[in-house]
Amino acid sequence: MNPDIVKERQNASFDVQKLTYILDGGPEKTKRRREISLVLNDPDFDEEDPNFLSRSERYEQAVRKSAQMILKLREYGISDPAEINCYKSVVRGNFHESLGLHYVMFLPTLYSQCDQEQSKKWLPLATSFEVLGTYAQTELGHTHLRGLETTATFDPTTQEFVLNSPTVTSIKWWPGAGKTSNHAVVLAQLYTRGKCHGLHAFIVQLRHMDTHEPLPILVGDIGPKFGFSEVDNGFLKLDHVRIPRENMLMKHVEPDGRYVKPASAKLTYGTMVFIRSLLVGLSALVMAKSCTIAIRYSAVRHQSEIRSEPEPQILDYQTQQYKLFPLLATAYAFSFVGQYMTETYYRISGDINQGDLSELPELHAVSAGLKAFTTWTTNTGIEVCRMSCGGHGYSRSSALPDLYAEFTPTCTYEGENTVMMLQTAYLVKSYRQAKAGEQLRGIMSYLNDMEQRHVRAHPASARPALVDINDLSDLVESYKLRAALVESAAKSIQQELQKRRSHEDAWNNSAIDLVKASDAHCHYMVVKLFTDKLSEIGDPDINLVLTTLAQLYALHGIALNSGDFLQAGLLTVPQMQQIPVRIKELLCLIRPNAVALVDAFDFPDKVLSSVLGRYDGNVYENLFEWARRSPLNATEVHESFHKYLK
Ligand SMILES: CCCCCCCCCC/C=C\CCCC(=O)SCCNC(=O)CCNC(=O)[C@H](O)C(C)(C)COP(=O)(O)OP(=O)(O)OC[C@H]1O[C@@H](n2cnc3c(N)ncnc32)[C@H](O)[C@@H]1OP(=O)(O)O
Ligand SMILES: Cc1cc2nc3c(=O)[nH]c(=O)nc-3n(C[C@H](O)[C@H](O)[C@H](O)COP(=O)(O)OP(=O)(O)OC[C@H]3O[C@@H](n4cnc5c(N)ncnc54)[C@H](O)[C@@H]3O)c2cc1C
Repeated sequence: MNPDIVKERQNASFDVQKLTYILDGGPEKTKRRREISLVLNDPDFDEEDPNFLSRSERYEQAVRKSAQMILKLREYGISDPAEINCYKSVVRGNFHESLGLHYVMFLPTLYSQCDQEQSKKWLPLATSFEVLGTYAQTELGHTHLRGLETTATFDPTTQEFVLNSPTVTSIKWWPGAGKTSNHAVVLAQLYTRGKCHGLHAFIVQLRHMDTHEPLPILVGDIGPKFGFSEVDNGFLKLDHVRIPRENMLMKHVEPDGRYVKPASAKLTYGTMVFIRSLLVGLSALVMAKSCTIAIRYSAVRHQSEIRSEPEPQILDYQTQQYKLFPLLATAYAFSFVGQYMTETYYRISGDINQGDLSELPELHAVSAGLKAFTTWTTNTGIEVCRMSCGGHGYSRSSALPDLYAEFTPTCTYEGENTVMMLQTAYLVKSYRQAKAGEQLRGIMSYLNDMEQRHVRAHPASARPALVDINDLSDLVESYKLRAALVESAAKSIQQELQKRRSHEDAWNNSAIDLVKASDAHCHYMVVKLFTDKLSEIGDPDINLVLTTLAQLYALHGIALNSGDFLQAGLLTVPQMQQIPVRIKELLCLIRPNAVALVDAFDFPDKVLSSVLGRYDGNVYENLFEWARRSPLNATEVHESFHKYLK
């Protein structure tokens, strides 16, 4: 064990194990997660570092691992969805798998949209993996749902739907598992009796069940990408492909072609809401991994000098702390927000299953906004962590390049982030309702007292300062008032309308304000949820260290967005000047606990897969060892010498 890292652990002021329990949701859950993690010792999961393999080898290795995972899940009798998720995220490490979409989109779509008869037919096939599914929605030319071109036309004479991609732009593009899957949930515009009824989901068989040969359908892999090398993102062109009427999910077409309206057309989009909710938790996980790597490495790396003494640990440099500790605070904040998002998703979808759709718009808005907010922040954060590791952060052995390449598409898939932030219609609607005197409930209730607060551009000197920067509840309050930026967005729309612009143009001309309002709303939610969580934590040592992190998270956010807070008169200029001073104090308070705080995330070394983030801190000898395994070192003289240089 590296002596620096040993010393760091001795300095901790709290019980790391107890903090792990809080993050997992209780000691039982930690115990179970650790039991599941023992699978990492299984030699069947031994594999070559994917960084040393070609794309085709990576795909093959990933498929082998996926198949092994399925067999082991059966062998160990793991069937609880949360446990399957935990098991898979342990085994998968930092990479995705081509069968991932079967689990996260195909199966959930079947569970939520099959009727009884369909469940009886499809679920046994899909849960036994005879049917391997993908989710084919996006097209070469479009992702906007109303703009999708693939059609499903009902033919009452044969009781079939005819699926067709009429143009190049209508070819399905990006769905994972182009080579792996034999079925797809295809999203297509439904036509019956000559009328279009919008987007609906259909189960389409793509390949022969025994030979895996494609049916008369063009299907394949779209080629190498920025990352996702294990995943065969695919294309799919349907040329008048016929499927039985029973393959339409939720069965909205009667045998005579009559269309039966669903309770809400948006239920078809349910799987996206599910994944967006999951991505909040994934952001927390990846932020936590990146911080673990960068902070452990910074504790063992020594460089240059502060005083004329031996080289200090780079974690002692104030600038290094300023790079990493706000991200550490973010990882904790997002962990609690991830827990909230999962609970909220299951609570509201439970109500939806009982026929109560009243909270569906809020679930959509919150999951879309928090997905965008947390993935954007994490995306930037991983890169900061990588750079904070200097040159070694650029080596694939650090895992940080892979974490970035695998994570960055979360800002794009399941709804491009700007587009998701623009789903703020809900915020603007709520604002208008509150302004009309309606009492809002839940997370939007802060808009109720807007009329009294009138948060908008004012000279700071004209307002009393509301905030004690050392008081977390005051900071939450000021984020809440800043979130009232939605007022500016609503006003911008109003002004545009007054210029006789159409509603659509008024919306587009206010889009920057709308995205800002959405961002401020999400930021408020994160600060509030982090602060609320503190009241549940009884252990005084842990409460103290997490309060320090929450303060850092809140103040750092204010420093980054100081213009908003000053403009709204929520803080005075002298207070704004105090914030960097307080931030520096908080960095010093966090410093002795930094390694313990990342240890509490409890990532086994095999899950981190990072030489820099090793628990024992023995970085250098293992970097050397890793490099020697590079395929270029397989021979002392590379064949290129004989071919070209000699
Ligand atoms: C630790 C956990 C690990 C978990 C790991 C998970 C990792 C996953 C790895 C998998 C890898 C990759 C998977 C990627 C899969 C995909 O990307 S699938 C494709 C996803 N595509 C999209 O997301 C498309 C984005 N676009 C849209 O959703 C819509 O076009 C958009 C919402 C932008 C607009 O919707 P439209 O219906 O076309 O248009 P509008 O008329 O504007 O909307 C009408 C009203 O409906 C409301 N709405 C929209 N969506 C929903 C919804 N989902 N639920 C409820 N309500 C919705 C919208 O707000 C409008 O409301 P209003 O009329 O204003 O009241
Ligand atoms: C790794 C990966 C895996 C994927 N897996 C799947 C899958 O399994 N199944 C599937 O169906 N799809 C999948 N996708 C596709 C993914 O869902 C889409 O790429 C995503 O929804 C974004 O759509 P787009 O690519 O059309 O981007 P675009 O919408 O074309 O975005 C391009 C730019 O235009 C801007 N823009 C677009 N519309 C607006 C607007 N209304 N207002 C303001 N700005 C706008 C965006 O902000 C962005 O800057 C995957 C994508 C990736 C990268």
